[in-house]
Amino acid sequence: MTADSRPARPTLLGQNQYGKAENRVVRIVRDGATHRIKDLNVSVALSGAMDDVHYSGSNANVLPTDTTKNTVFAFAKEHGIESAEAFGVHLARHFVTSQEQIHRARIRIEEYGWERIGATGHSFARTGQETRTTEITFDGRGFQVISGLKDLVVLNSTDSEFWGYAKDEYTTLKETHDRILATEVTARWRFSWTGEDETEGDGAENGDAPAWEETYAQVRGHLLEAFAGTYSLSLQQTLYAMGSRVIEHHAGIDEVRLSLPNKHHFLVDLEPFGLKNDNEVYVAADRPYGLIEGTVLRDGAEARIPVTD
Ligand SMILES: O=c1[nH]c(=O)c2[nH]c(=O)[nH]c2[nH]1
Repeated sequence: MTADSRPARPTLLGQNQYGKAENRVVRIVRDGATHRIKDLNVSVALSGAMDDVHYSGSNANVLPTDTTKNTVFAFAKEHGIESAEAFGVHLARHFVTSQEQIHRARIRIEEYGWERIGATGHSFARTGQETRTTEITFDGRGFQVISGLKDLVVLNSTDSEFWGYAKDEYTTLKETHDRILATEVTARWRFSWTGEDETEGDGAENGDAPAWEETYAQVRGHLLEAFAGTYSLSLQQTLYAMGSRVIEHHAGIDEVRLSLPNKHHFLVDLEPFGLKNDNEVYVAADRPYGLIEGTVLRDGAEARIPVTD
């Protein structure tokens, strides 16, 4: 099929994908004087029969990235944004089912939160620094939905120890039985839902899909509860407790991957000033930092969340 257009070179096209990245779409829902806001950053990546455009420059199979951008904005109007996940599922299905040459669509979405301020019904302030994330992939048969969050900074001012570790001639770290434990949580969780058994084309999509909004709030809550409630002997132990808690409370989630930078807080030596530092004054170091990462799986489930990203 493509051999004709392939130049006579000792090279071969490998994995490729394309689409418009970082479409910043803000959707307002006006319910009388009370408005709701969805603020997303949507990135589309399509792949399929794209050999020709790379080998010969024929654009016959290329749905322009500009069109993918337009689709994001048109869908925001036509279908609304009930949740980032539902929006991504809709988009992914559209690209694969409407264009024969497109075999796979990956939609990545970041969602920025807003909370109401004042009594107007139309005034908002951006919430915290944390960002909600989701990635929807559709290959024409089933969906894979990996949702998550990033930039969620948390700190325990006690109930954290670190001792009993391996030591060699380069080890200078002092054992501690009371330290600050702080991290900036990046979490991703994979749903077992694939949408394969759902009925299509009747507008009643996602009948069997998880309650995306509710699940996000619950998972976030479990991550925070586990961080706060674990008496920690290492950040690794805390990581496992956080992932396990999510899986134990959500039958529809099979896998959780966490990336937890150890935001070190070092005790300051106040002796030169004749002062005793009784675990009260710390310097917050920004780098280097320990980086603790790991996947927690439901027993029997397969690891599918990419390790590198
Ligand atoms: O929770 C921790 N895990 C480590 O692996 C580690 N290594 C280190 O120097 N401090 C810490 N803290």
